Amino acid sequence: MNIKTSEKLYDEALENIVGGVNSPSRSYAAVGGGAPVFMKKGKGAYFYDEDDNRYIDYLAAYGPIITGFAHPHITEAIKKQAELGVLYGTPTSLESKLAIMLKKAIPSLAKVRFTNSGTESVMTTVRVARAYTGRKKILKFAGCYHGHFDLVLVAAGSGPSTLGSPDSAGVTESTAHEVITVPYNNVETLQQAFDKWGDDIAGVLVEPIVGNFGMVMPQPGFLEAINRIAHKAGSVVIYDEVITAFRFMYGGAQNYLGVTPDLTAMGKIIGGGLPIGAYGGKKEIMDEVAPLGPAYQAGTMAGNPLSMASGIACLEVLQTPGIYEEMDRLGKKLEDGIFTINEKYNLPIAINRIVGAMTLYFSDHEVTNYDEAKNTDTEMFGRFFKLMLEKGVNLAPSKYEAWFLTTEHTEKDIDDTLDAVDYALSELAK
Ligand SMILES: Cc1ncc(COP(=O)(O)O)c(C=O)c1O
Ligand SMILES: N[C@H](C=O)CCC(=O)O
Repeated sequence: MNIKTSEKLYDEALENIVGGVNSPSRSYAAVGGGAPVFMKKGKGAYFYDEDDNRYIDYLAAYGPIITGFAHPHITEAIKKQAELGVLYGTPTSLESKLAIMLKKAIPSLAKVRFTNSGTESVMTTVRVARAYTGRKKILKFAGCYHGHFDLVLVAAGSGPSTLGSPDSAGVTESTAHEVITVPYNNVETLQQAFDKWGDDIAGVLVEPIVGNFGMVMPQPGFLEAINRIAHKAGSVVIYDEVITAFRFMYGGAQNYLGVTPDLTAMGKIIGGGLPIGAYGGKKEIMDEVAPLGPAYQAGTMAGNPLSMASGIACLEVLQTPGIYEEMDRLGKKLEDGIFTINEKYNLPIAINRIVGAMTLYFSDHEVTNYDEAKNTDTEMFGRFFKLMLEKGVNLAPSKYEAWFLTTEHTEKDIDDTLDAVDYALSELAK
């Protein structure tokens, strides 16, 4: 495959943009290095690089692009709003419209507030939980990624793990001391942490279904135990649904699993591909937020009309009957197909799939927590990634990320992807 233009553009980017990328996850450092492919356009389930190579895409821009690239309904909504002005710095009816859609879909959101990113949303839920409880400490789970503010860059998954810096430089020791980290899916250590620090813990922050050391389901009773233990100690339960909101169904992972948090942070899909974040939850907790309460959160770009219009249009598309069922059906076909192909090669493969999101680990054991994800074969994943790319299938360049299906993937795309998998596994088995 000729990627000469990408290589040239990468050299230029390296000169001008730190590391050549605007988010570390986009570098190919974790898959053996080299120039990342530079995309110039996308349509449906495909995008095209600067050398006109076509790829079936499963990156979905790390989750937001659930309706594929340049979906006509979303594109039209963005164009229409752009002609009316992209930013006013005043309230608009679009903000309430999207807020009402979120509240209807996720009943635990008594009130919401929009931000510009997942990071901002999670960061504010932490501040609000602290304001509400008058406590300092936050408990999080190893390998869960919650954005890039200081407090959560301790034992973070996704990009930080990929680059081998789970505890970022620049995060002070005093900040790190405010975070307690315990393993995901382990009630015993959670209880031990609460036995020791319960009176100081403002909130428990969790990805209800993990998306950042691969897709990992909570074991039965785990989220219920978080609620029980945290509430008994007077702590707030915060779900980070930045990846999971509207990923598995029209609603959050909380609807999918039938467990309810106090606060929820969102992002990605709810903006239809434009920058967005949102957080919300119980009225008495949300009323801590300025201008009603003392917890300050603001933003020049927050609730901007373009992201609101795009988010509304995206959720309208996601209301189409049967689309999550179709992503589930195609996801199962992909998962089953990989296992069937691997009967020829007998490589160590484990797959975690939830509806249209899955992770393939090179591992002979199931992955239920961060340590198990870390112990999967990094080098083999890196080679697999490159072989798939060579055959025109784009995955996230890290063993800790997910493959995301969109509403635009077809049966034929899955068949073509499985042909690429067959090629890649045959090469790995040599
Ligand atoms: C679960 C989770 N929380 C928070 C974030 C941060 O969101 P953003 O990148 O929009 O700041 C991400 C992804 O980046 C995420 O996957
Ligand atoms: N896994 C991260 C978020 O979900 C990747 C996005 C990024 O940080 O670039």
